[in-house]
Amino acid sequence: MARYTRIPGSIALITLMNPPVNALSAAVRQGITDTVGRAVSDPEVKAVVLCGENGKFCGGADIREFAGPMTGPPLIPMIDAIEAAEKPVVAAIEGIALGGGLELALACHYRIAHVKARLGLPEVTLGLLPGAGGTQRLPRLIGVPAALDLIVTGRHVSAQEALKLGIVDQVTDGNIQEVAMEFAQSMSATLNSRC
Ligand SMILES: CC/C=C\CC(=O)SCCNC(=O)CCNC(=O)[C@H](O)C(C)(C)COP(=O)(O)OP(=O)(O)OC[C@H]1O[C@@H](n2cnc3c(N)ncnc32)[C@H](O)[C@@H]1OP(=O)(O)O
Repeated sequence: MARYTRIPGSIALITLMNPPVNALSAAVRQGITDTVGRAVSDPEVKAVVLCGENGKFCGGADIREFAGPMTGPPLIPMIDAIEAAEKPVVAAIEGIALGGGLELALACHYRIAHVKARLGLPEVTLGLLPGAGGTQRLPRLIGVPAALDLIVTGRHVSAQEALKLGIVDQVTDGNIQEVAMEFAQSMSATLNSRC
């Protein structure tokens, strides 16, 4: 599932909750769909921060659900709805952003990573390709050679390498949620002053 918190001011904080790695189970996909919809339709909300509970952004598809039939909202429309949101969505990446978790972050409009975070598209190690926009959004962001390297090796990169490659916009050693909310607040103030 995903928790929705209205932060005083104009920010909605959406927290993925699915221990141990906040994987994208059916309940989490439903939670993201519902909470992003709620944030977008609330006129008081000007920007959204997406984070994961317990120091982990998201470990990707929930491998515990691979054996059963697909239930809940599909991943691709859920991720596309974030990219299409008319309010800025900031990914606050702590711990891990892997597979569908990185694809989720790639659909956000700004990515801040904690200095100890690791990011990657390890689908190839499971015999899969990144199927939720990673093969499009990553090359657009960092170029084809660098994206192909990550996609075909499945290797994880550090936050610093992700910054150098252009996968994330900012790295912090501070409290990731506070840094992301502060950024989202300033972004929403800038947007308001121009509208
Ligand atoms: C439809 C396709 C859409 C998208 C494609 C994908 O997203 S494919 C999935 C991509 N994600 C992965 O492949 C991540 C695999 N996991 C890891 O690499 C490591 O587990 C991880 C997250 C780096 C953590 O490593 P660590 O050494 O710290 O811990 P450990 O491996 O022992 O894992 C801890 C527990 O977490 C469970 N777990 C890990 N990943 C997932 C996941 N994606 N879904 C569900 N559960 C996951 C792991 O099984 C351990 O559980 P435990 O009960 O403690 O044994």
